[in-house]
Amino acid sequence: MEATIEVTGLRKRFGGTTALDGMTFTVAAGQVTGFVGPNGAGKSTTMRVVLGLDAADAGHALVGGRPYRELRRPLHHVGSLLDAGALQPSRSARNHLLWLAHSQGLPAKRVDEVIAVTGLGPAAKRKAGGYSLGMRQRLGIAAALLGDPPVLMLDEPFNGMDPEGIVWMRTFLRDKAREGRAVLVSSHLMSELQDTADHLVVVGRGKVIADTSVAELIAAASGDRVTLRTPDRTQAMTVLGRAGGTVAATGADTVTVGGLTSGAVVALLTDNAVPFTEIAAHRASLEEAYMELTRDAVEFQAGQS
Ligand SMILES: Nc1ncnc2c1ncn2[C@@H]1O[C@H](COP(=O)(O)OP(=O)(O)OP(=O)(O)O)[C@@H](O)[C@H]1O
Repeated sequence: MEATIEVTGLRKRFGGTTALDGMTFTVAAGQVTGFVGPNGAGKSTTMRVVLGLDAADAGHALVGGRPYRELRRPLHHVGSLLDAGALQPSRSARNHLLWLAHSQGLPAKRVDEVIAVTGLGPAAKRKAGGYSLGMRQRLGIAAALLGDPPVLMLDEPFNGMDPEGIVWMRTFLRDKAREGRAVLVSSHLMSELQDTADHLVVVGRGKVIADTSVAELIAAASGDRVTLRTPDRTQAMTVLGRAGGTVAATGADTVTVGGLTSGAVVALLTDNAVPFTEIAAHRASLEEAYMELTRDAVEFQAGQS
């Protein structure tokens, strides 16, 4: 089966609220795709429609080229984590997983494998009702992995995770993508996806604002700004300004240069015998890139109206 999720023109209203307003995107194999946007943007509703838990008013969603309801053994096609709180509290993690595995014709051995992968081992026989949210997330992920599916779809999996859990989750997501799976992960915090997502689908008010690779997004937001440390700030600013750079002093011995590459800055300073001790091309954080992107989206909309 293809490892893809395709969402095309989804529309969904709940009474007077428009949850989805033409949501369209594709999740490719071999990548972690971050699904980001503010609260209420329509991320959970999209995932619920993909899993056939909510019916769309219009549009369609496909997993590996087929609607979810046509998948005969769904756990073998898509693993999902939607609501980590939804557990039978009196059941242990192992029993919960055994019950799920049994319903899909999977052996108990597979349960032990997913318990090991998600680090649930020591707690697997305790009642799930006493689990922290982070442990529940791991249990939800263990369940999602049972059928070894080529597609994973996780709603806010970082919620409630401690720093160690966040590091574990990032590595886990990257590993699953490296294995060739399509991985869709929602979050309303961009910082959670730093060093994790390859691709981003940014949504707002039920539709896609941007669909871009993380590398492109960061490159666009980083611009060609270079920061420089020099004991001769005045001379550096004169030389770089004369060469067409937009130069600003940012400290007693630091300067920011726009409009020149770091290579050009080094060449100009060297040719003019201006001493410098540090030089760095600015790289925007994912958070900064996101702010820049959403600011542009707002301006674009304002410009259109
Ligand atoms: N069952 C429902 N009944 C009524 N309104 C709903 C229902 N489910 C979602 N909504 C509304 O639809 C909109 C989209 O909600 P959704 O949960 O999909 O957003 P989200 O991007 O997942 O947000 P969050 O980051 O808070 O999870 C919101 O305005 C929400 O209040």
